[in-house]
Amino acid sequence: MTENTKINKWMIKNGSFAVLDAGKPVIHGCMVIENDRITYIGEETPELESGIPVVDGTHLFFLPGLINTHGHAAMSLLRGYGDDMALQIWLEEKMWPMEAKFTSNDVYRGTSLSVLEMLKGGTTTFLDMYDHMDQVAQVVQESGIRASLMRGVIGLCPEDVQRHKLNEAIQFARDWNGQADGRITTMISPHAPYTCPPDFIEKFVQAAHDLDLPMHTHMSETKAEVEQNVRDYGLRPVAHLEKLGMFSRPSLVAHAVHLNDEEIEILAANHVSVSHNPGSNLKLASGVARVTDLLKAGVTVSLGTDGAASNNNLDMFEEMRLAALIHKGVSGDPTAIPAMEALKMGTIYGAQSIFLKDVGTLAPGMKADFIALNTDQAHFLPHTDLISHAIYSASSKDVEHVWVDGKQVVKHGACLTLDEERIRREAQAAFDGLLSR
Ligand SMILES: CSC[C@H]1O[C@@H](n2cnc3c(O)ncnc32)[C@H](O)[C@@H]1O
Ligand SMILES: [Zn+2]
Repeated sequence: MTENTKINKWMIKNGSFAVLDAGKPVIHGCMVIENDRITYIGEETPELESGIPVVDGTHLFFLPGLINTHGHAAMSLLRGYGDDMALQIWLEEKMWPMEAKFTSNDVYRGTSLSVLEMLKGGTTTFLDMYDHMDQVAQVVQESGIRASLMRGVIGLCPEDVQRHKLNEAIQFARDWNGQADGRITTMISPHAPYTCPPDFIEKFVQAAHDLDLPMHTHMSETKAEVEQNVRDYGLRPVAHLEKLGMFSRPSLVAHAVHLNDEEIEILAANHVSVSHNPGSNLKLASGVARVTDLLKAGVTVSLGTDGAASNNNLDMFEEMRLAALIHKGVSGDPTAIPAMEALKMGTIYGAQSIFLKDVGTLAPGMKADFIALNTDQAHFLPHTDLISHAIYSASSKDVEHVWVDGKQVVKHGACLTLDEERIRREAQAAFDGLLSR
């Protein structure tokens, strides 16, 4: 930093902070932020230069920003367009025909709508796999959110079209990695083993090696998909992707609902992370992922909403709560996924899943990506255990403030970086346009 560079230093006093520490998960005190980083967090108030701005944290509970590790943001335009259907029919009869009509402007509008919802709901980082990704990156730039972006590719098409899509994916990943002041990172992403032939997936693996980037795909979401993989390729999806070399790259797989013990071992041995999407899996009746077994085996399990057309919102508080509840229900064990574990899945494990080292916790040296919940509300009282309240009682509507990279993007529930009224109006117009074409 040169002598002339101005340091933006400020502090929060009298707040409660989730530090995710086993010993003391919540501390009451103070946090100091310098530019895009946290430089101090603790119970003591440090002696600082006079005149630095102070934010009063009374009645606020500060948490690391939530990290949504699987989704398709532009699909918010199709929210409510195909409910109560199983995955394959939903994709083939409802989503894909509409998505074929999406223009880049539709993707811009749908993504803006989703990013608005996510920021206001406390999500500071999201993963997005879609088409027209330049528009998604533009929304990330404008909104101030952080994102892991990738052009997802469905390979059910002639070879020249496959080649064109792969090149687009490579170009996007190369052009945008590290952009938006480092808030954008990229991955390489074949959509799924059932939509990409094996030799095509191998080309993605090669591209990921060439660009030194991680990989992401949908995997083992439904029982039917696993059975089809065995019929077509003689292997279940995990062994199939391992054979194609995907797990030689750092990888994150979405869903992983239908796994046997051997597959869990393969994922653990290859350090493959899983994005658990409980809301979407329940709604599409895909099943319930073996999350406690995955965690026990040492697999990093994070949380995703998937697109708003299969969820039908992008509320990470809901996903954390679902994760904490479902696995108790299916196992009969009330200690399965305690509140702290659910919070970690929504924060620090999310960061690990998308290969970000400096977000996901509140600690000195970490990026200043954090949110503040209003605890002065009936459903937050008494203040017995704020971590418990954040998981079992809270919702996205309790988010009062949001900061990403040290910059405030939501203040008293209003987004500072996006024009909310315009985004709402244009999203409706985009959907009306899709219906009329
Ligand atoms: C190639 S862009 C992404 C592609 O994924 C589709 N999609 C949305 N939700 C799911 C899901 O749960 N499983 C599989 N594929 C999904 C979306 O419609 C896009 O076409
Ligand atoms: Zn998905």
